[in-house]
Amino acid sequence: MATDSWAEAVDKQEAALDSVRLNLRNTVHSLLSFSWMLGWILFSKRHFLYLVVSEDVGAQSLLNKLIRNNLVNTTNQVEVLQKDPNSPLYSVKSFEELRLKPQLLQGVYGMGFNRPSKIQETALPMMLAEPPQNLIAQSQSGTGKTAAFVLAMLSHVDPNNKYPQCLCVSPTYELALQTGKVIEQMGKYYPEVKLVYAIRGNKLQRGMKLQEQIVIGTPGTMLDWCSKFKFIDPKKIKVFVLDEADVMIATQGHQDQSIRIQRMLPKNCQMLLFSATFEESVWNFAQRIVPDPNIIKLKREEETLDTIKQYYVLCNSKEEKFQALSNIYGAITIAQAMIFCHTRKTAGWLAGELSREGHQVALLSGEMQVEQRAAVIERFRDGKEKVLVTTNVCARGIDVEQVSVVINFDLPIDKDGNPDNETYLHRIGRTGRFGKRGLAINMVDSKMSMNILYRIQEHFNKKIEKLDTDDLDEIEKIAS
Ligand SMILES: Nc1ncnc2c1ncn2[C@@H]1O[C@H](COP(=O)(O)OP(=O)(O)OP(=O)(O)O)[C@@H](O)[C@H]1O
Repeated sequence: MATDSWAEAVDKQEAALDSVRLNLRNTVHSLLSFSWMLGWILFSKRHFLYLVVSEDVGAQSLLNKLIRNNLVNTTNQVEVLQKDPNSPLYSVKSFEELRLKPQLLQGVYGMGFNRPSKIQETALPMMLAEPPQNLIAQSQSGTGKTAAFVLAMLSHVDPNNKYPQCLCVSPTYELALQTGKVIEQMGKYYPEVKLVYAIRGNKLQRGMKLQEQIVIGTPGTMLDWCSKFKFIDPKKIKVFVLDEADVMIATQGHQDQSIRIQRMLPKNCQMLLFSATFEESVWNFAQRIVPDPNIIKLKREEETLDTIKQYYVLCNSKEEKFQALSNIYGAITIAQAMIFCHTRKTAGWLAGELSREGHQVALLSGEMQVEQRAAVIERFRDGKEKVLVTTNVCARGIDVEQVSVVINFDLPIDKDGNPDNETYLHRIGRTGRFGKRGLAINMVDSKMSMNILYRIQEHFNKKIEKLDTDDLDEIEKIAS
């Protein structure tokens, strides 16, 4: 996705001090690392920015997970590259075909899964095969990767053996907890299998040996537990999962720590790696972690503007834009809307104005901690708030499929002031034939933004109709 670095710069200037304070708090949990970090900032500003950015990638991934409550549908075919091209390729259309333990099948159905997702159809037979097969799988967030490897881990452990048999590393503490939740849900009817979190803050007594069969955590703590503290005997591990590889490599040190863990595992340990994207750096890392891999890739469904009705509203100021918005809200029923602003200052102002008018507004803002942002998204997803006001920087990468009305209070532009077409498409686009009809309203308040709008229109070759928000009848028509 294009980098809205100009807005990012504006926001950074607006709250540079805040940002330093909060990013420190978010990223560094102990006093020790706090002082290390402080030294690091003084040492290299460039590295500090890198760390802030990498933390954002992890946050984005978490927020995406939270905003979604079901599977992303896709019509694209899975591409498979087998380690041994002569071995038959199995794919399943039902969970029964996998001959899962009854407790696990019950867990799967208990989660409301009726049939395997596209990626699960091919990945599950490979992961559950005997002898175990290694796998690198890439598909966009929400396509069922986590559920797949959780099922594989639960299938492979022997609950009679009271020691760790599966390790799963996640790039952040929050992502590890999310995966843990899935293990708990899916293993609900298999209580003999126990789980423990290798995350900072989970302090164990020196000399102890873990009895839990599955360990999930972040690479640093996992490595310490395997090598320094020896809570885990890496030689007894049967399955090693590396989740969110693209997020993992964005954080300094995680890559090396993951490789060091992998090197301690036995040769016959099954290695599984998952990623939402697959740039070259991810691919290079994946190959170092997973020897002789089978590879599964699922292309992302193309977004289109075909099912979207697009309008623009002419205004002279932000106050007029707000008035236009009020008129729209007065005329049509909007179940849930997402409103994008260029800076967090405008977003804050707009959220205030809307809530003064009695709207239930959620504000997603850059200075919030990840947990706060997650809570806002969860409330919005659960329908507790009807309007989500955000900046692009904050919402970058977040999929908002279920929101049918998107309002660009400010049009997306890049750092040079050119239209950011990619962001426009991602904000309002819908995927293929699964896309519901959507409505996009663009607020235009200057000659410059009119010009941006024309260029967006030209780029997509799709007309953006003018809407007169003083004419109630006209507004009502757009909802029909
Ligand atoms: N076979 C299935 N049938 C129905 N729902 C499913 C199935 N598999 C997974 N889901 C649900 O779909 C959503 C996305 O699945 P999952 O989290 O496994 O995807 P993912 O590819 O790992 O995404 P992310 O990278 O964001 O973690 C979850 O709510 C999950 O419970």
